[in-house]
Amino acid sequence: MESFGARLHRAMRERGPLCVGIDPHPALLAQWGLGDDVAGLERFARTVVDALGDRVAVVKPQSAFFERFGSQGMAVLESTIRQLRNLGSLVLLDAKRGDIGSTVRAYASAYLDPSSPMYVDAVTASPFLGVGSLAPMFELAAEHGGGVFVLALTSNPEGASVQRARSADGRSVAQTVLDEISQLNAGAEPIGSVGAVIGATVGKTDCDLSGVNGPLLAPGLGAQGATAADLRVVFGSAVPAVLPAYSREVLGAGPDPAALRAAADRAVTECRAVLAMS
Ligand SMILES: O=C(O)c1cc(=O)[nH]c(=O)n1[C@@H]1O[C@H](COP(=O)(O)O)[C@@H](O)[C@H]1O
Repeated sequence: MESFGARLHRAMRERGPLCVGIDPHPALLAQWGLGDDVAGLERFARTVVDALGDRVAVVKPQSAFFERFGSQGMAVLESTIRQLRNLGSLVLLDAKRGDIGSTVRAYASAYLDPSSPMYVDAVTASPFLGVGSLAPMFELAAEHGGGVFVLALTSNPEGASVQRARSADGRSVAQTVLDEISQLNAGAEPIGSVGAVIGATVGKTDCDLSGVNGPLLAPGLGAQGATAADLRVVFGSAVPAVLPAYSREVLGAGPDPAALRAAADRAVTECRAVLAMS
């Protein structure tokens, strides 16, 4: 079974370093002339899948915008995941799940077990109940060639109060998360399957990223104010591992498929220029 890290490494080489989110905000549904209902949700998701599913390396559905429509919304999410996988993009479900280990096992089964209707290539997870609490996710991901992206320095301003706080040994909480990820990825080639999430908005991280050996998801570009140039400020010499993530900036160009593709192409071109400068 090829690891998620290896599959992502290849996808980023073939399709460019870009992750586009499917975030059906009510404002975006309205902007696209769609109702704030399941039919609008389905049309929105399908439009993004058809426009980008065969050309971007990773697509990142935001679970919350599907969950808000209950079981019908989840049915749309399941079919969106299937459609994306059929078109060859890697699916990273943004759910930021975290719980105690025995419960996390159920979350791991929901997203990382091939027999699940919501089986995805990777999922985001919150380490703030302890990175070790996510062990069932890491285990199931390793078993089935999946990936887990662990939050470290999130793009929201409130994150710093927790993530930059100092642990007993003087390291920031974010650094303790990154160091545990480094251990999980030790020795993996060409890159590990446990990623970290570091917002492109956070400025200097004061973190040592040199040992992570995993993909670095960088949300916060565009709508949250970060630019591709910020990637060098935030990631420094770690930029080759960066997977830039855009949602509203690209989705705002819709619903015309050609406009969506042009927006994605612009994003990947901008990011490639910066990442290649490493
Ligand atoms: O895990 C994420 O994707 C994520 C982490 C983070 O630190 N910040 C962040 O904005 N995100 C997600 O990225 C999406 C927002 O992207 P934009 O619309 O491009 O700002 C939302 O789905 C967020 O939940």
